[in-house]
Amino acid sequence: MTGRFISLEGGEGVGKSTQARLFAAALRERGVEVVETREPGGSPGAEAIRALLLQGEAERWTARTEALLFAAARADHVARTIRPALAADKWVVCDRFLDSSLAYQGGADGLGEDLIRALHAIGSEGFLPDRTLLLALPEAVAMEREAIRDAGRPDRFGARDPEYHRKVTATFRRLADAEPARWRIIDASGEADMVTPRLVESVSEWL
Ligand SMILES: Nc1ncnc2c1ncn2[C@@H]1O[C@H](COP(=O)(O)OP(=O)(O)OP(=O)(O)O)[C@@H](O)[C@H]1O
Ligand SMILES: Cc1cn([C@H]2C[C@H](O)[C@@H](COP(=O)(O)O)O2)c(=O)[nH]c1=O
Repeated sequence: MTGRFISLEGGEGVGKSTQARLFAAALRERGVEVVETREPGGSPGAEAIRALLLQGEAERWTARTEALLFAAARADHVARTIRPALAADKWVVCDRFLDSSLAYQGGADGLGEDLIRALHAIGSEGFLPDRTLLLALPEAVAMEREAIRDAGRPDRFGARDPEYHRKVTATFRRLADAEPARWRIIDASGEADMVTPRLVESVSEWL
């Protein structure tokens, strides 16, 4: 079976990590060999950069420094984990990828799409997923899930104000609308095991 690269995207608390796990399990049940991974992270070097990005004071990095760190982590992740898995005809299910940089650094931080794509061209030769699944959930539901999970201790990005996160969500929507061949918008409401079949359906042409 040909390898496929699928990314899951969306704002905080919409269920990406939960669905990445359940989606990978559902694909395995269908005989697909799956590598589950995430960003920032997914290779030893990129996981080290993840700690730099998510821990510490809110003002630890400028937006430009963060964009460079995400692009550097992604370059290592693509070279060491994603490309080798695809070359071995495995599927890669990735919790966030380039589109998170476009939404957070490009959109909410105001760096713009062109700058983020330029960094991605340098770091990862512009490498893109075959399909990107945008998990869509009303803001209030996502915030409630996130608050329960984080128990008052969000990371540097989760701690940003609601207006920042609204810009993230709006940018994801704009990206999805602009590139319908790659993106699918998935209703992420309801019990987790009711959401997973919607993800499977969105890649059914490859199964
Ligand atoms: N369908 C669901 N119904 C209820 N709770 C859910 C559902 N999916 C996930 N959760 C819970 O909501 C919280 C957030 O889910 P998860 O960590 O998967 O989201 P995420 O999109 O990866 O978030 P982030 O980007 O902030 O890391 C977790 O505590 C998870 O157990
Ligand atoms: C890949 C990527 C991530 N971010 C932000 C978004 C999240 O707040 C964190 C990652 O935390 P998660 O619990 O693993 O979702 O990092 C970003 O701003 N830009 C990116 O490219």
